[in-house]
Amino acid sequence: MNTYHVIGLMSGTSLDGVDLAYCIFTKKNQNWIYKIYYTTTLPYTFFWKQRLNTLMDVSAEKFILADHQYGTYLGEAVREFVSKNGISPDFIASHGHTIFHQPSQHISYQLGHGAYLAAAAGLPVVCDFRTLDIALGGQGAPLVPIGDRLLFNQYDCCLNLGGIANISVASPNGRIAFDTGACNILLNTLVSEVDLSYDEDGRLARQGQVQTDLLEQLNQADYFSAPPPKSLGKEWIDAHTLHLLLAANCSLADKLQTACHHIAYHIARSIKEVLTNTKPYQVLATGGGAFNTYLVELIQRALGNQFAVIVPEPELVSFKEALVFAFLGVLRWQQQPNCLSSVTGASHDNVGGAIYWGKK
Ligand SMILES: Nc1ncnc2c1ncn2[C@@H]1O[C@H](COP(=O)(O)OP(=O)(O)OP(=O)(O)O)[C@@H](O)[C@H]1O
Ligand SMILES: CC(=O)N[C@H]1[C@@H]2OC[C@@H](O2)[C@@H](O)[C@@H]1O[C@H](C)C(=O)O
Repeated sequence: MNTYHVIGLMSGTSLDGVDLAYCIFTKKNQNWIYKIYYTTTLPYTFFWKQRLNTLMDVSAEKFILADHQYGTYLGEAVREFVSKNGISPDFIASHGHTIFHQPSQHISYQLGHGAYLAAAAGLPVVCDFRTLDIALGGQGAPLVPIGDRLLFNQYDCCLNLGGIANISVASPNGRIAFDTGACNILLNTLVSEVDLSYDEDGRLARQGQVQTDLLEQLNQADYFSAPPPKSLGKEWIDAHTLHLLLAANCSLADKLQTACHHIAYHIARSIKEVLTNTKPYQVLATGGGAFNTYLVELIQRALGNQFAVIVPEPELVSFKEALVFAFLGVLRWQQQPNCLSSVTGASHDNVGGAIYWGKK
């Protein structure tokens, strides 16, 4: 089979909602061509946002129940999306929602059980993309880089400005990609104090002043100077970054401005560490943070003129991860590697993902 009709499902660490993207992938002359047909984001209700945010502290029984119920919730969302758009996907590829990510402890768990999702949607499901890579000694993240290689190779660097930021770059030793630090998780948590879900276009951040002591404290963690492979979980961000920002004695605007400088500094430093020639470079910026014009300005300023930060059309900004997870599903279906060991540090490239057959 050379053409696949797939729904990609992604729930990212910003906790804004579930992204659904119906995509068609065709392989022509060894190259993959993608097209995104229908997309939607289902914003989380207060119930699911609270539940997803507190699941790390509940009993095993409650956790398992939430895993099944969230799988059903995703499956029902797919069923509605399918009927509204009159489409017939071959399968669903679901990332789920990361609750724990501590690869050094061999832990990474994405909520949204594939069996319940498949049962509710009535379609086959590919899910659990990270566990095999972790079992093979890898970070289990980031996984989007294989999509960057096969679908977005025209860019020198792909920058994801999600709840966590990461970069992905082709190098002579294979693709290098890693999380550079927290991103929207910080900004969203700070503005939740004033009942906002995010700082639109970075307007509040723009009004603040950088707090240099706070910035230095934020930049101190060993993670930033550690070599890849490396990846972050929300647990680490809560313990190493967020608590410093929350406890700081300055205005909300100052905290936001300082956080934006912290984010931009580590992104620019990381990109410059891997792209070291003197030629001009193109950086594709996606993830909701690419709508934060203030943050993008800071990143461009920190990178300098040699780098052009390109923000593509809004659909790609918002749905690139859902698109690429749909593509990881295609590779899994074909039994082709979808996790790159040059990125994750696993013992070898691997074919990640479990399949549940929800069709009659
Ligand atoms: N206009 C805007 N101005 C500022 N920030 C924005 C804007 N639009 C979206 N965002 C930010 O983008 C976030 C959503 O981004 P995205 O969906 O890429 O996150 P995610 O899926 O959780 O990412 P990841 O999985 O990579 O952690 C919002 O929560 C908000 O912080
Ligand atoms: C464990 C986990 O869910 N990690 C996410 C998270 O969100 C951004 C960053 O941290 C990245 O490493 C990863 O997601 C993307 C989709 C990835 O695996 O490429």
